[in-house]
Amino acid sequence: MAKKIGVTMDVGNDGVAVITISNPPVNSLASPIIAGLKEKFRDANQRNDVRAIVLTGNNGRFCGGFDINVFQQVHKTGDLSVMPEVSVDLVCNLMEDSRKPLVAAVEGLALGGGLELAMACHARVSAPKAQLGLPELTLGVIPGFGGTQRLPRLVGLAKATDMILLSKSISSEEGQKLGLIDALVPPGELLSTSRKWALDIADGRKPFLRSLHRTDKIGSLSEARAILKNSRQLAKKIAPKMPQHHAVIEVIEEGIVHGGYSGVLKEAEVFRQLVLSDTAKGLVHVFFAQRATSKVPNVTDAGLKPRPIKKVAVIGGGLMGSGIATALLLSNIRVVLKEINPEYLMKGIKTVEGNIKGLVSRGKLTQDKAGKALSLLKGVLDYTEFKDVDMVIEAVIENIQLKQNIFKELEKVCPPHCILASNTSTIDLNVIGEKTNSKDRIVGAHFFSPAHLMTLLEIVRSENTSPQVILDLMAVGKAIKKVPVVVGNCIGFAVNRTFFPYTQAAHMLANLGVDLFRIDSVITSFGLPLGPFQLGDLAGHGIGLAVGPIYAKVYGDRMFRSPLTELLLKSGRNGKINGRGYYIYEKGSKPKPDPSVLSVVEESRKLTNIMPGGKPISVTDKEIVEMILFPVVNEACRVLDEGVVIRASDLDIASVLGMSFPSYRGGIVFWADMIGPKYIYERLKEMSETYGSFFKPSRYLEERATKGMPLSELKSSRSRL
Ligand SMILES: CCC/C=C/C(=O)SCCNC(=O)CCNC(=O)[C@H](O)C(C)(C)COP(=O)([O-])OP(=O)([O-])OC[C@H]1O[C@@H](n2cnc3c(N)ncnc32)[C@H](O)[C@@H]1OP(=O)([O-])[O-]
Repeated sequence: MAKKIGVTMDVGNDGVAVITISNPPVNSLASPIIAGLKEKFRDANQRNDVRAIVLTGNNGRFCGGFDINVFQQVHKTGDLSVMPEVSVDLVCNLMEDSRKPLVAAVEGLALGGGLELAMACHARVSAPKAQLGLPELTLGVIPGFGGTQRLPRLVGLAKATDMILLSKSISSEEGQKLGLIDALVPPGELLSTSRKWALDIADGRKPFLRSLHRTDKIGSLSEARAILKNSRQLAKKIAPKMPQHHAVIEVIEEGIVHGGYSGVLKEAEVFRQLVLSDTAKGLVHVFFAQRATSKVPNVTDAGLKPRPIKKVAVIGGGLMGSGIATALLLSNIRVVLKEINPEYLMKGIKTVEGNIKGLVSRGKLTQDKAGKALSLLKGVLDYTEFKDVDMVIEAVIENIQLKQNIFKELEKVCPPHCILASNTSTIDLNVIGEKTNSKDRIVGAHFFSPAHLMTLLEIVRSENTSPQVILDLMAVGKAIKKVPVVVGNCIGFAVNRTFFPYTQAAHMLANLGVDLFRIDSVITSFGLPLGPFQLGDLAGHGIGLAVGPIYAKVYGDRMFRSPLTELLLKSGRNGKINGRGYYIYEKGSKPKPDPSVLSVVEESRKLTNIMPGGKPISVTDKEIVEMILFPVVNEACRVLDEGVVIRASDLDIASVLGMSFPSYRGGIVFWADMIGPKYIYERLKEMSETYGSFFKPSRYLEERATKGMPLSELKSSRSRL
């Protein structure tokens, strides 16, 4: 069925014109909608039979904001002329300054440009539980339809800066308390109350308030300056590298000092600068890339429906298992947690309790919800409870034989519809399911640690996994607030495989004489939250040592064999787990670089003996970034070439959510394409000539570089999915 896009106007006998935005699914402000709004407001202002106006959205949603596709179009062409003139022309002149009263009838959501339109109305009536917010900063821009000026005037400066900087939505209930919403009514009464409100304004029974002209909530200049000082500190803390967070405060200040209209003009000017920034390009890409992950060919378009998953068994109560159990419980899914003895089981349950209590103490969960979640957990030592589970997630140690035996057993004790998932991060699914006859229901559910907090869920399918099972796991993933990304089966899957050269390259640099703490600091300045050495400390070096040989078996031709991890463990350093790694970990304080680890690094350098002429190499910070991250891009190319992901943007999302690659750089492939495959290829070639085959450019990268094609453009024939 064709989507009904447009703006309608119905004038009732009461003299109220109801203007309705219709652009499914979220009534975004696409160019025809904006043109339609202008036309209808002009019309309503001119018609003698219209005394007042109500603005609303179709299908229970007011408006999800400006059409983000237009930003993408601007990014592709660099042409700003496709951005319609809205802020002054429509919002100030035709709406706020209209002589006829205008009331917003809000339902579902009013976000970004949607809330900005509502704030230009002379009153706002809302249904309960509507989502209200200005999330533009998450897209690398600032509000551009006057939101930076009107929100502070409606809810007060401190609350407005908080909502804008943190892109935090509020409910219509909170909005009413703050003065953003004038009346809260049941959905069935939304239009009738809004009409009446508009007529009450027209007849002088209610005040005719223009948000931009209000000053009552702004306070004195000195009070405003004190609030903005705090906002600047907040921006510095939460988004030191984001230009939009700093720019928006300047724009708000302009309006405080020189008046709302000046603020609106400055907002438009700054918006136009920011929309072309690399940050906006990266973040807008991430917005669409994340949504694209829910489209899986032959799965989500196959006419299948996800089956209900009500009870899940988790095998293994270690860090991963208890984190997975926590995530399921928090979404009201019953969990059976299985361990091999009472001691381990108690430990697992305590970890789940600790996870949930942690959320309560950080104010992220109410005591009531915590109690409800924990009541859904049952610890067991045998398989009796498995007879009616809908899904099992195995999360035991990475031991092939152990996993094979577990899956063989599961086949016997679980009902035939039950999904058999493994949380393995490395082992081939075909190997795990080798001893079963249930290969179609075996799937990888690779969570990232801590599983109740990290949002990525890598769903790994083998060539035998059925589309129904993949769809079911995608639905569970969404229910537990994860972003599921479906990937193909290979050692390390998409994320760990792409990033295995990350640590290796860092080890090579350290062995070439570069200071390891400098490497970490350069990488964190680039935007990753942890440098490779601190990340190793966090994961525990034992893990690195255990999975190393598995990678070496298949990717041995491009591995740098570093003795550093082994030496580190020999010297009693296993990372954060035992308080010592490259850094020292003490309770209550930040990790401190440990200078005494340098003797271990020295020992490693002696063994590898790769420093040219025995002397440390000299590299710039830029070269460090390239030597660490270009090999990652190179492996990403192989992942793309082998069809491990459906589309390149899936790898972008996986890198952002699984490895915390900076979202404002758009993900690993997007970033590489911004730099250009040719440059990366040439640099890797130089590095491989100087430092060896670890850096040798892949065939895929070479091909893209020579043909001048972006890495993100896939050939469809190679897919493993
Ligand atoms: C000068 C300019 C000043 C103004 C700036 C702004 O307003 S900036 C904007 C400020 N606004 C925001 O930042 C809000 C951004 N949007 C959201 O946060 C969420 O989409 C939601 C909460 C509105 C709905 O969540 P949900 O889980 O129910 O659904 P979902 O997330 O899966 O989306 C469903 C489909 O709708 C699509 N789509 C959605 N919004 C837009 C849009 N604005 N545009 C275009 N498309 C949009 C989305 O791509 C997806 O398409 P697909 O893949 O099916 O083809």
